[in-house]
Amino acid sequence: MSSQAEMPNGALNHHSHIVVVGAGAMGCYFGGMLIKAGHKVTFVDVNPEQIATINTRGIILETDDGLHQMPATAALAKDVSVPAHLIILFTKTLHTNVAMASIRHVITPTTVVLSLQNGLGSAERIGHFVNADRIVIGTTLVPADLKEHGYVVSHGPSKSQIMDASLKFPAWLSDVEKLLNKATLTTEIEPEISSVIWSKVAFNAALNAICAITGTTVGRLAVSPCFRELARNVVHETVLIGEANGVSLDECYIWNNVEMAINEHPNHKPSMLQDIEAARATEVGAINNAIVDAATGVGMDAPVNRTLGQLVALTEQVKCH
Ligand SMILES: NC(=O)C1=CN([C@@H]2O[C@H](COP(=O)(O)OP(=O)(O)OC[C@H]3O[C@@H](n4cnc5c(N)ncnc54)[C@H](OP(=O)(O)O)[C@@H]3O)[C@@H](O)[C@H]2O)C=CC1
Ligand SMILES: CC(C)(CO)C(=O)C(=O)O
Repeated sequence: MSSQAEMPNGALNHHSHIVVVGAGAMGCYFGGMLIKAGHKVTFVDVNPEQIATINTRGIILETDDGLHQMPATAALAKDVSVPAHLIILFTKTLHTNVAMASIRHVITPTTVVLSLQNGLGSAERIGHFVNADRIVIGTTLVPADLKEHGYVVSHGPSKSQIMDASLKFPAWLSDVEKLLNKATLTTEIEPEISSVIWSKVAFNAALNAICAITGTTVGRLAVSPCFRELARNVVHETVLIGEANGVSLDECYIWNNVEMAINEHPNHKPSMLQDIEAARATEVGAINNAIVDAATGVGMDAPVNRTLGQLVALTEQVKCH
């Protein structure tokens, strides 16, 4: 494996050591696609069974172009010793701090940390461990369902949008974009990243929360007009709050993404629903509740998001205890 010394200025290329932190649905999908494209990837997780299965069976991806199985390496954070050129963080947002602290020893001054986690506040959380000028934030519409440990199902079109958190557009940002696109993880650089993140949080605040509460997929809910009415109210309220926080948002664009998910990803279980089914805490704190906090910060209320946040909390309590 190449050492950091062989990568002047932290340039990212085919020899880079990529550490995927969080070997769940998204981590296995992105990491698996990168291995398939020839990259050296180490998966880090806290679940010993997940680690053992990945080490023995590799990563299995079930996608529109068939079934792919790739040998892979996974470990607990403490057992990874090779410095990371790129860390791709795919834990749930509520585990970001613990995960970043556990992997601190492989972070060098040139390590880039990429987060496509849902919700608000990722750059701030990662910023406790890495300078903003080495953090890449963004969003992804990739739908990933974990069927078994290391086995991910992902169908339908998708794309990711990224930008460095310091908004300086460094040269290596294009390396990250190229690296992902070469692995057919369709990605574009989007300088208006706050708009992108707020647009995605509006989308997740509607779809993820409603699916988690009702226990079903977008495809099944979309037959009811009241689903669209509720989802529209969530998106509208979130847009007003985002704009009051100085973020420019296009409600039609967000709604088109909701319609895209209804039509193209009907059977995907949004990640919040996957959490409820696995009796895990959800990301409602970084999604609906974070929108409520952003509203409070500018003297507004967010009754629709507040109610959905409460319903998700009740659902968690019923299913997870
Ligand atoms: N799934 C999807 O379709 C999409 C998800 N996202 C976002 O991507 C992020 C990841 O989601 P997803 O892949 O679904 O989540 P998963 O729950 O499937 O995977 C997260 C993984 O991280 C592990 N983990 C927990 N704590 C740590 C830690 N301290 N160090 C290392 N690993 C840890 C979890 O283990 P354990 O289960 O034992 O806690 C789990 O294996 C979320 O922010 C989500 O909102 C975005 C777009 C689509
Ligand atoms: C795949 C997508 C876009 C659908 O809600 C998502 O963000 C999630 O599952 O969390």
